[in-house]
Amino acid sequence: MLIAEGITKLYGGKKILDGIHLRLERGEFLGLLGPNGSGKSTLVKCLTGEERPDAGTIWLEGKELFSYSRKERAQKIAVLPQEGMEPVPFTVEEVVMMGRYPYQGKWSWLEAADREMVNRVLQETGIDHLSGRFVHHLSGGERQRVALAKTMAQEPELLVLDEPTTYLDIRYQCHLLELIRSWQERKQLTVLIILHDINLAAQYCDRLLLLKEGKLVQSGKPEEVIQPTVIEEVYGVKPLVIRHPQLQVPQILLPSERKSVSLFQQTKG
Ligand SMILES: Nc1ncnc2c1ncn2[C@@H]1O[C@H](COP(=O)(O)OP(=O)(O)OP(=O)(O)O)[C@@H](O)[C@H]1O
Repeated sequence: MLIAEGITKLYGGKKILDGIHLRLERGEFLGLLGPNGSGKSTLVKCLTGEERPDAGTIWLEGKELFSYSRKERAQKIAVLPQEGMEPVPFTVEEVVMMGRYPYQGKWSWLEAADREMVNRVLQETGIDHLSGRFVHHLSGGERQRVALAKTMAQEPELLVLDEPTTYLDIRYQCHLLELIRSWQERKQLTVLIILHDINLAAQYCDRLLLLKEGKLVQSGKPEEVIQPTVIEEVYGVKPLVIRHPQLQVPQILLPSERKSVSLFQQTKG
């Protein structure tokens, strides 16, 4: 689906990305992890065409990314930002309709088929009851679902998400990722997702990339990447790694500086 070769990006003369090579297969769910400031968002901006790299080439379905027009790119790639939907004074239905714009001619109107698809998407994301409400009156979690519905209406082949769960409680986090997972399985969607939550990444991603100081330091299946020594090298924190009892994927527990107190000591004390 997408190949990046030698992506380098500088801001103010400082190298933020340093010769990144990556390959995104059609239909895969790829997670991008790394500490604050390691270059994840910058990499995603380069891969979606929002920023031009200073060196390197990006191929989208065999064609150089910047040879696509903005509209052609929007038919292939949709981006869901961290903050989801801005609190704009439009109704939910209007905003989701905007997802169809990449398919409109300059003067054409939405067709019946566009409206049908918007209704379907509103149902699939569980926000059809909100369709007449103004987006700026909704909660953060509801706005995030509206943003997802808008990207679904865009019918992309590649969905890129930059920390979409940051402002969501655990119920909405699961709900959002389950929705994306089922959409990916139904439509062979390719997903590239930045996540800070290593446990969620292990649960949902087929493969993980680990970025440190603008370089790709590890890539592989969750069990290959989520290892105490690898995490310590990248984050400077050595976690305990256990297995998820249902999914068998690795999950981390953060170490504690405090000594554990045994029950015996507690009762004696
Ligand atoms: N437009 C810009 N101009 C100058 N420096 C920038 C710009 N965008 C990002 N940077 C710098 O590039 C570095 C990487 O930023 P980036 O946002 O890509 O990291 P990140 O891994 O996504 O971080 P976080 O996890 O904190 O969101 C940071 O030092 C940041 O200050």
